[in-house]
Amino acid sequence: MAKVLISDKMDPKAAQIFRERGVEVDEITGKTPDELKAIIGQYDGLAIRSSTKVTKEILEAATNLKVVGRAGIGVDNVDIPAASAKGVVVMNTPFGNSITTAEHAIALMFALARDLPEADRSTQAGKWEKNRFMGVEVTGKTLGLIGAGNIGSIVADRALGLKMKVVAYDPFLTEERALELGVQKVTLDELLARADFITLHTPLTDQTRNILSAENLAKTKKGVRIVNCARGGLIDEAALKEGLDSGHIGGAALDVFVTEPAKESPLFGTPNFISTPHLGASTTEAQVNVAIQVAEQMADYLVSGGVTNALNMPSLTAEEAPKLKPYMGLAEKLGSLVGQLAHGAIDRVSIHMEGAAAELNPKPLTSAVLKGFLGTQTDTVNMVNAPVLARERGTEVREIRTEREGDYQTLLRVSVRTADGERSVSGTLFGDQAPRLVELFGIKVEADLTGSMLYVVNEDAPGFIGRLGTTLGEAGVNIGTFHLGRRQAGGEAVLLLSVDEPVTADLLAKVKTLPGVKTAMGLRF
Ligand SMILES: NC(=O)C1=CN([C@@H]2O[C@H](COP(=O)(O)OP(=O)(O)OC[C@H]3O[C@@H](n4cnc5c(N)ncnc54)[C@H](O)[C@@H]3O)[C@@H](O)[C@H]2O)C=CC1
Ligand SMILES: O=C(O)CCC(=O)C(=O)O
Repeated sequence: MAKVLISDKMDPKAAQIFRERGVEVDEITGKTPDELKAIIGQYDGLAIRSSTKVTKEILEAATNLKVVGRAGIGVDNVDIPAASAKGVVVMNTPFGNSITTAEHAIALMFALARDLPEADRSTQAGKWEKNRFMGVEVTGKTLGLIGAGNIGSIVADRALGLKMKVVAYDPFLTEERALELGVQKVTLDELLARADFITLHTPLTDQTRNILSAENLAKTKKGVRIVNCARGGLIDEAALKEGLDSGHIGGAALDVFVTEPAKESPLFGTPNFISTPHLGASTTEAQVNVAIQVAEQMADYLVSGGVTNALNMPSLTAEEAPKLKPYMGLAEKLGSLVGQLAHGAIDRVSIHMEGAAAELNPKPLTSAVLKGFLGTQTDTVNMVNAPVLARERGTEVREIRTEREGDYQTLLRVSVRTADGERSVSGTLFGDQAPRLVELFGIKVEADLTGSMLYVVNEDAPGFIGRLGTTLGEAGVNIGTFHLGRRQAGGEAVLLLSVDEPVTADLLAKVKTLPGVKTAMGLRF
């Protein structure tokens, strides 16, 4: 039975779903990194929000871990490259808290427009300072949206409903989408110059870090009010403080900080500054949504291999997973076969899917081919990191789908390009869903790719098979299965034998001395 640890406060629905799906679950929150390291080895899954930091050190101790599920959007608390290297799938719940976070941004915008927190403090202190608080309307004002993804789009929709004009800076926003959202796509400089309010909705990346730097803050309209419900680090906090102190910035509301929890900050106590403790996603509705979603996604993966919303692996529905499983076995074996047989640098791997195979989700098949292929070069490859490793090694990967059937109702062909040209191997699934090789470098040969195998290329001539059998017999090697193919009579022939013991260098040396042998190699599957 798979076992999951919920290490951050999460709606009880998450634990309930894990149990209903037959997954054992422990809820242990508030652990220090060392305490988490000490227990993480027991778990197959780790469900988190933003408090748990899934670092390389934690992942190293997580010897059984298969999946990290983030009940939320941002995964900057997870070392994704380290997780990928270990074959741990990282999932998030990209939509469950979007409305809630967008509403928080709008709430903070209003709070700034009418100085609500300070007005509340003053009134409850018995001051009744009616003349002190003079706000601004948002109607007719320009909202500058930095980042127009899921949350940014909802903010835009709500702002348009409030009769604001919305300008958006997002390099990945198309003109069509901007039109659909009813926003005007602008450059960052234009946004800074025009916006009365600015709200940020991007992840924290190398490109977005300090997107509101001192220099950019200086380009804003005097009196601009700024909201950040995305990530600390998008705004230069020291420059923001200066801007508020000088009066250039009319107000700022931060839900997120460079260092969290933000127990102290030079910004605290600054007039026109409002803060909340990373509450963007904190509504009952959002927390129920993300808890249900993360538990269902993680249980799907642990119980049936379905992959949804993974950041380091292609998606695979729970219905697709059983159908794809035998194909993935075939894909991995074919990848491994070309990896073992092809010589020299390979700059391209092509995966052809024909007939029924062409109707399947190609991404998991590609990952499986690459896992098999790269597994002949490194021990650290897995389904999760295989595409990344291939890219890092400069190997181009192509997927080609042909729906028409050839000789087989379903076929996978893996071709590799080396300095000597393109070479391919093909396989199919037989009735019992067993993976079977059907073509090797242009020669028709049927074989199960299992265990230890001996691969021999020889000149097709009478008596050769007998001599090979005698050599193996004399070496005490028992033949399990025997597969033979040839281009034409008297031409080049290929032999694939499964043998009960690993093929030793000694045996290969003997086979190579047989007349007519061109190549002899041991293979392992
Ligand atoms: N305060 C809170 O509790 C919460 C905060 N968040 C944060 O909000 C962020 C946004 O969430 P979503 O809208 O769901 O993400 P999303 O991925 O749907 O949208 C992000 C947008 O940022 C844009 N973007 C990327 N690089 C950019 C750049 N250099 N300049 C301008 N735009 C850029 C992308 O094109 C995309 O449209 C998340 O990354 C997360 O960190 C999310 C949920 C709750
Ligand atoms: O779980 C939370 O409260 C934080 C949510 C968040 O920041 C996110 O989903 O990116």
